[in-house]
Amino acid sequence: MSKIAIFGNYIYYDNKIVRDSYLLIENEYIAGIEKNINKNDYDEVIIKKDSAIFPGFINTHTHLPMVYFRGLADDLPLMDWLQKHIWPAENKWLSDEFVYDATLLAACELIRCGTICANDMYFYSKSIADALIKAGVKGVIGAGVLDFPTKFAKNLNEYLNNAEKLIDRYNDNPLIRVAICPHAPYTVSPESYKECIKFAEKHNLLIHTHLAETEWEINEIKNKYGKSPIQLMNEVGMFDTKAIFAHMVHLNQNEIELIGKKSVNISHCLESNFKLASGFAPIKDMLENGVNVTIGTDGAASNNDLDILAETSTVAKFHKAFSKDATALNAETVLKMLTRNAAKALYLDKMGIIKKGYYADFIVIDLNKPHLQPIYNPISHLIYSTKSSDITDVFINGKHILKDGIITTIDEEEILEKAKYWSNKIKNEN
Ligand SMILES: CSC[C@H]1O[C@@H](n2cnc3c(O)ncnc32)[C@H](O)[C@@H]1O
Ligand SMILES: [Zn+2]
Repeated sequence: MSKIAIFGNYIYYDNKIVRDSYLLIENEYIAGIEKNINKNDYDEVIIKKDSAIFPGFINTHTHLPMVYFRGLADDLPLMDWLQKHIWPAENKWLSDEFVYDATLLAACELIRCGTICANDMYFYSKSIADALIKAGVKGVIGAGVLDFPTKFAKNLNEYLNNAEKLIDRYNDNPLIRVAICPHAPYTVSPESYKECIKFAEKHNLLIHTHLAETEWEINEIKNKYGKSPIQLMNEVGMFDTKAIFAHMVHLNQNEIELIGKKSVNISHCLESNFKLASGFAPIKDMLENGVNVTIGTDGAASNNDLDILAETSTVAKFHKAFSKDATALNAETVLKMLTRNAAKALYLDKMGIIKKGYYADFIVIDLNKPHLQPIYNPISHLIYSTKSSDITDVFINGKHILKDGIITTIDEEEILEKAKYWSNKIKNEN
């Protein structure tokens, strides 16, 4: 058995700040917290001076391999961006090799931003899972589903077969969970959503989809089915199954109350909504109505990064201004969205809190920086002042993945070189 003790000045243990203590880890789990320890009882004792220790972050909506399309097409609304640029690029470039290499780059960014788990939706999902396993990062790996043939699959059966293969392959993996991802109501029919629900319930999977992202989507769905995307999803049963909905920007008061009553899980992707000019999700109202709100970056081609800490800081500040209420979404609320709410939304047991018996998934922040002194409230500092570059250490399932600023599992230099190689190919051949 491996036993590690790590000393921190502020440890967010069981959702309260504990001062000057040792956090204890046994194998992949948190074993407790103590003011004093006998150092001989541990394989490793790590002293982090001027430090704060928080639960690792969970990014609830990503398309990880899209890091290779970062900056490829900017300053466009969603449908132009997707139809004229992103879908053609995906059709041309995606392969197992491309997706694996891109996901390693994404993993470096996730680790450096304190992310211990990403809820991903994409294609070639086996390669995403394999890259995350290599990096030591957890992932809910979603197999994308569309209603039209692509190079990834010919029909719904083939899309579902892709997911079935993932289930067989990663069933017992400690880092990976599998999900099924019908893309959106404008690319997947109500009948196909129903098939996805049946499939997910049979295999006990999470369903992950985009919903109510743009006004264009609302009009398109109203024209096609005579109802809003939220009404449509309610009718097909998507709010009565294990599911998470990315975006949820355009919904009325009745719809907010409906998803609140059903404790629906949503992934709020504010910076992507900003950049694609999609609009503003009414998050304060959703929280007040009982919706389980979590935070996602979306892909790096619409954000344009995977920095979930910066995203969270923006979420906290934006919704104060948007609701003209400075008390809205305080630092503790958004920290909860980033950790506990996210673990709950993704049905991840023993995650999201630093507590005895939970997975040892946590980050260490170096507080000895001009922008982090003095300290009155470490939670305020995490949300309003800390930059991802202040994160020195990341532990995932008890493994020291970022150690004093160095990624221990994968070769970051080599990964950056690969990114240059692929981007040169894309530039020259596009
Ligand atoms: C079903 S696999 C994922 C699919 O979604 C595309 N995508 C990326 N970002 C968004 C977004 O904000 N809204 C809708 N679709 C998006 C991605 O390019 C893949 O094709
Ligand atoms: Zn998305």
